[in-house]
Amino acid sequence: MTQTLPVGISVTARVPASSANLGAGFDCLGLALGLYDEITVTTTGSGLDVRVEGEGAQEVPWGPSHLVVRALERGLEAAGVWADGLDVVCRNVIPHSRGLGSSASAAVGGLAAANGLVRKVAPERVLDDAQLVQLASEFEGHPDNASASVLGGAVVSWSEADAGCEQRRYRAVSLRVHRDIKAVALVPSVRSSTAHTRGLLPTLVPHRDAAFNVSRAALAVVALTERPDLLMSATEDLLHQAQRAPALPLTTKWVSALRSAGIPAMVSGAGPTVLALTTEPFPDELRAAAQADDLSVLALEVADGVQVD
Ligand SMILES: Nc1ncnc2c1ncn2[C@@H]1O[C@H](COP(=O)(O)OP(=O)(O)OP(=O)(O)O)[C@@H](O)[C@H]1O
Ligand SMILES: N[C@@H](CCO)C(=O)O
Repeated sequence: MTQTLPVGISVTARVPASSANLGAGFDCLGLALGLYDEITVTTTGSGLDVRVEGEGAQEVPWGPSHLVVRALERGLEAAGVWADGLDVVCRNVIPHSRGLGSSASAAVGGLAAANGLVRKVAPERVLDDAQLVQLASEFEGHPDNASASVLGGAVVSWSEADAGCEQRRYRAVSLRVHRDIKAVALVPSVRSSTAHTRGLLPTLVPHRDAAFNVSRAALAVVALTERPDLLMSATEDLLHQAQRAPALPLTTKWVSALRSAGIPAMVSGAGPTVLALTTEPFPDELRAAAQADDLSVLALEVADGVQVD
């Protein structure tokens, strides 16, 4: 039976950004990054009121088609809970269409906020992390981003055919990232479309290139958790970065420049952000040169998963 939420209860979800692929782990590795969107939801007597501050405020719809709202409603539905009205305030920091998983964060934030409301009235109906990974991945299509924002740390994600069901089952496990590893994101001011850069990928790849990436992705699990000294080898890739390079010239230039300087760097998700994972301080001269190239240089912690208060 559906349970109706009382009017006047409120929750805030704080959801991290994420970086997908991490070099070799195309469509399966991800990392939660300490750049956060905040979503506050309050139940009301009727209707839907949406306000957006910060990133994308002038672009995203302020109504029922807003990604956060759709995820919020999906989360309530999945838990069997109904709200007569909702007031939704989004304070956005994660840049959109830069390879930092903003759309996954929006989906995870909406679902987590729904879960926070459910917890207040029907704790037995709260969705667990596996359900959040599933629902967020269905929304977003990128479980590598979505599961990082749900679980935090680094993640390995995969999908399985669900017997008797058309929907795939998305699964993920979280890795405890070595404490010395720090992330630095070089974020261009220009955007890139994930759909466009996915379209640059070939349908088939040589077997030897697939084998190369399998070895590096497996190594990445070791490098991220125990052996940061192996990050350079572990982030080598033959499957997606060179193929996307024509659409990402500034990104490609900086991945190459950082790697030449001995810093494990890679395209973050589908780009255009460059992600560096390093145990050393980021060199001042490279920071200044990147800023001169119109890149924002952000030192980011490896984040925990979405939090709800
Ligand atoms: N906080 C948000 N609220 C509403 N819509 C959002 C939000 N964040 C992203 N979106 C939608 O998702 C689009 C960006 O999705 P896209 O997949 O291109 O990039 P991304 O998620 O930022 O990066 P990535 O390459 O890591 O997936 C935005 O243009 C917007 O329509
Ligand atoms: N693994 C996906 C991430 C998109 O955010 C890709 O590289 O297209």
